Amino acid sequence: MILPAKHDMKFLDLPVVKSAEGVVRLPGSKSISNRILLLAALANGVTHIRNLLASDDTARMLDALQTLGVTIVQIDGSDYRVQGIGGQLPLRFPVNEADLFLGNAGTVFRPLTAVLALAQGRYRLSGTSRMHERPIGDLVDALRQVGADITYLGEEGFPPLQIQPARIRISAITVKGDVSSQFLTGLLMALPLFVPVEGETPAITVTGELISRPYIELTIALMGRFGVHVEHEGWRHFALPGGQRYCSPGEIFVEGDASSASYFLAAGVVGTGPVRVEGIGHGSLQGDIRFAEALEKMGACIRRGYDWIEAGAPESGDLRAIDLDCNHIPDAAMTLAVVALFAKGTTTLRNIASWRVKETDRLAAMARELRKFGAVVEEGPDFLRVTPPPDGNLAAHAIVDTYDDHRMAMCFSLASLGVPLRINDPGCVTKTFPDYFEKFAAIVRA
Ligand SMILES: O=C(O)C1=C[C@@H](OP(=O)(O)O)[C@@H](O)[C@H](O)C1
Ligand SMILES: C=C(OP(=O)(O)O)C(=O)O
Repeated sequence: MILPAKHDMKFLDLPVVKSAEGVVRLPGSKSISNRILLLAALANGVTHIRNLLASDDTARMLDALQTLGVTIVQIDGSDYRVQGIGGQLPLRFPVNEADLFLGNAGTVFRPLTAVLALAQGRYRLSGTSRMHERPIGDLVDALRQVGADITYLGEEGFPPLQIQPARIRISAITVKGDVSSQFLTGLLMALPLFVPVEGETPAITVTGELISRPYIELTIALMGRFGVHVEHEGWRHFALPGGQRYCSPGEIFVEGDASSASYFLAAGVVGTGPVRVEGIGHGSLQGDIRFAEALEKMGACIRRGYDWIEAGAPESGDLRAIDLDCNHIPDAAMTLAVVALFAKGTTTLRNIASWRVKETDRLAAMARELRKFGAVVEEGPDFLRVTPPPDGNLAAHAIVDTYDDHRMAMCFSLASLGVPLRINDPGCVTKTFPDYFEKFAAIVRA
């Protein structure tokens, strides 16, 4: 019996479990929830959002928008009604001076910085101490090109930030794409907020590699649902022709979280299965849906429908190690690192340098914790190589540190399909999945 993780629990002891089987209804996607909340706030009209994720990251977006004077009403459970402020340009929120605490939510901090830089108010944006170590300089540099008045209140290049009213002009914006795609997401979401100027089209050019591209596809797809169509050439040059504005789609449903799905799918593969997740499938917008393909490469049995995915152990019985470029699935790739403990051979996850600037330095943290299970781990600047212990005998009773990183806690719960372990600070899962351990307990069998 696994006890649910309460916010203040110091640790959670997970007994060894033999198998995982069952059906999990996924919580709403974090990336979609926060994008839709912001788009609904900026749109003309009322948006009824269904299946919004309830978690710390979405609470930060809800709080921030309400502090800015946006009317948001919780109708029932995960259903919300947002009264958009769209209409006049330049953009003005009802509250033009505020201190906003944005936690450690990248999907709140980066897009809100871009939008508020154009909003003609005085705003101070801060977050957790870790958020103040996560870079934002590339986004601030890009916004300064259009005249935004942004000051670093701490270290240059990092939050907290002070934003002041400024004369914003339309000009071609250049942004670096190799640290976080959230900078480009923020700029794209802000494009319809430029006051139209005859003959000028707001446009963005990305320099350097564009990482985590599926999140840009998600941004563009959701902007489309709010009536704004971004043109792009080769994922380098993005433009918004014709003075388009956001307008509410009326009602919008948040599909299940594909990154959260990865833990259950992996449990199905490591623990005989099948485990079915409901809420994502063929029709999904999220890039992390492709995690299932990585499991297939390892030999897993995967079945998919429009709104579900099911995962089971390989027919041969053995999971194969893989060598994979994971740039397109940066969050779900962490789950692969723990699945690698159960595979035959050495698994290499490549092109994941962005792990270093997320909730923690995930490359260092993952390497350190995997070694506690007896794995041989090589931590490169942008890759991780994991070789399980000989004969697959994982070290029992490891005490896993989670570094205030929800994904560290969720990933390592999978190790209980081999050995008993302790997870420190399990409550950190509230960032995206408050009842994760209850859902995990419901599918595992002793
Ligand atoms: O835009 C988004 O919703 C996200 C983009 C990704 O970040 P990076 O672009 O920094 O890789 C991802 O890791 C994060 O959890 C959510
Ligand atoms: C990187 C993550 O979050 P954020 O939106 O804060 O970047 C994550 O959820 O794994």
